[in-house]
Amino acid sequence: MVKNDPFANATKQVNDACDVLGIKDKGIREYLAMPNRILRVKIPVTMDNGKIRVFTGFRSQHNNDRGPYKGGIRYFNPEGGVEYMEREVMALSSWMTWKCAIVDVPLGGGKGGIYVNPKTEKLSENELERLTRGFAYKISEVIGPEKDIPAPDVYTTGKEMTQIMDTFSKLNGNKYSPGVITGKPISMGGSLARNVATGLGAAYTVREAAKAIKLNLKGAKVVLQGFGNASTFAGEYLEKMGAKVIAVSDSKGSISIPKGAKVSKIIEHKQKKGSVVGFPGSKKISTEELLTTKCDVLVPGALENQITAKIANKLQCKIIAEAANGPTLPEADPIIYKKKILVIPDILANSGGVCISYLEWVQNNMGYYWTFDEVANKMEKNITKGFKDAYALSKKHKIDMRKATMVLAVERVLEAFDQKGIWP
Ligand SMILES: NC(=O)C1=CN([C@@H]2O[C@H](COP(=O)(O)OP(=O)(O)OC[C@H]3O[C@@H](n4cnc5c(N)ncnc54)[C@H](O)[C@@H]3O)[C@@H](O)[C@H]2O)C=CC1
Ligand SMILES: O=C(O)CCC(=O)C(=O)O
Repeated sequence: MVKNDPFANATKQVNDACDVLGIKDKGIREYLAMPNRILRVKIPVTMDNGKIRVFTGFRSQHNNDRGPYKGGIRYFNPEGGVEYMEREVMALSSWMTWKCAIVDVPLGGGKGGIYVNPKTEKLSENELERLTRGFAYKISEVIGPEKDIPAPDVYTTGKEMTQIMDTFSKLNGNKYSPGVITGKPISMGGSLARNVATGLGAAYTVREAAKAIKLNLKGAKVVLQGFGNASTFAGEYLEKMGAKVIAVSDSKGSISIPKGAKVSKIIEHKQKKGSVVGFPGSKKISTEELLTTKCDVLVPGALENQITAKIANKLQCKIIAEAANGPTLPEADPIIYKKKILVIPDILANSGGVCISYLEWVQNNMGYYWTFDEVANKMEKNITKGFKDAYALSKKHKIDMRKATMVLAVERVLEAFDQKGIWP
């Protein structure tokens, strides 16, 4: 048993959706909840000092009824250890299934990672490359452009995506296979706008949510938890819509900037000092203070299990845009709903990333590339439709947005499952 088991949370969300849909059949519920396959691999790496270190990696393939498995690869060392990480990737792969369904991209759900923290463990570039290629080798049998297409996630970047693509191509008789992975640099067959996609998509969903509750984004106050790919671009695009960032955090701490600050200035500071902490004019605060800051839009954009019941009771925001996966515990959802805070659940708020990953894969498959605007506009259509569908359903059935998005997503996956049936 792991504490705060994310897979138990993901399963609860599936069951909640089944309750709304009147699905009582235990077999169907189990089919929807459980991953199709979980691969756990041992990755031996020769470290720079000549010693061998063995790492553990995972790939969880949740559901491929609507298309090939799709989802990121993270390099992280969650507090609960390797066993927690296995449950974490299982949950994350489940959320990928529902995410692809709610924004209607024809892909399924997968997720993977290695239990390692490249930042705090200070692996050299060579060690990291050997680890990445070793992992790619170990999962090479289960991934592929028509099977399972990984992407970046926490502490992985275009560099690791390139190394995985290159390893996979070499293992397949040097067949150029850009479609095996997304989030690649542009020079490696990546898509324009993928780098900003998760944050941009989150900003689009906030714009729709703000319209729905008649909140003017001009001058709206934004709090960002995490200061990586998802949250910085969410902050930058919200800024472009007129909002102002007044508190941020990273793994080293949280700060409040009462007067607000340009995201680009905070990025500059982090690049120089290694953290957002110490930003001129800011005050160090606790994680709880960050999350419960009085603001208009709270963007939890780092890790799961951040908004507990205790935090939920103290929240002072109008919209929560879950740029991270699984930031809210199930115990907090009813409290937040009662407080009339509009939650844009993770599977919708951060789906811009997978939307543009899908478009990257499409471009790789056809060998023809679109402009930034073409890609961003396609994503905007999918994500705003996803928001509107879910919002309408939440109002119709008087359910929270998490249940509403899950209901729509589960329905779409079940439709595909019903068409195919079980074989053999
Ligand atoms: N990169 C992508 O395209 C997508 C990412 N996501 C989700 O967004 C979240 C963040 O991922 P990325 O931005 O890609 O990762 P990243 O590696 O670019 O950034 C992670 C950030 O989280 C911060 N962080 C780590 N531990 C923290 C803690 N305890 N408190 C506060 N901040 C902490 C780090 O300092 C860093 O700023 C994850 O939940 C990920 O699954 C979701 C969809 C797509
Ligand atoms: O871009 C992708 O394929 C998936 C990104 C991801 O891991 C996520 O949306 O959580």
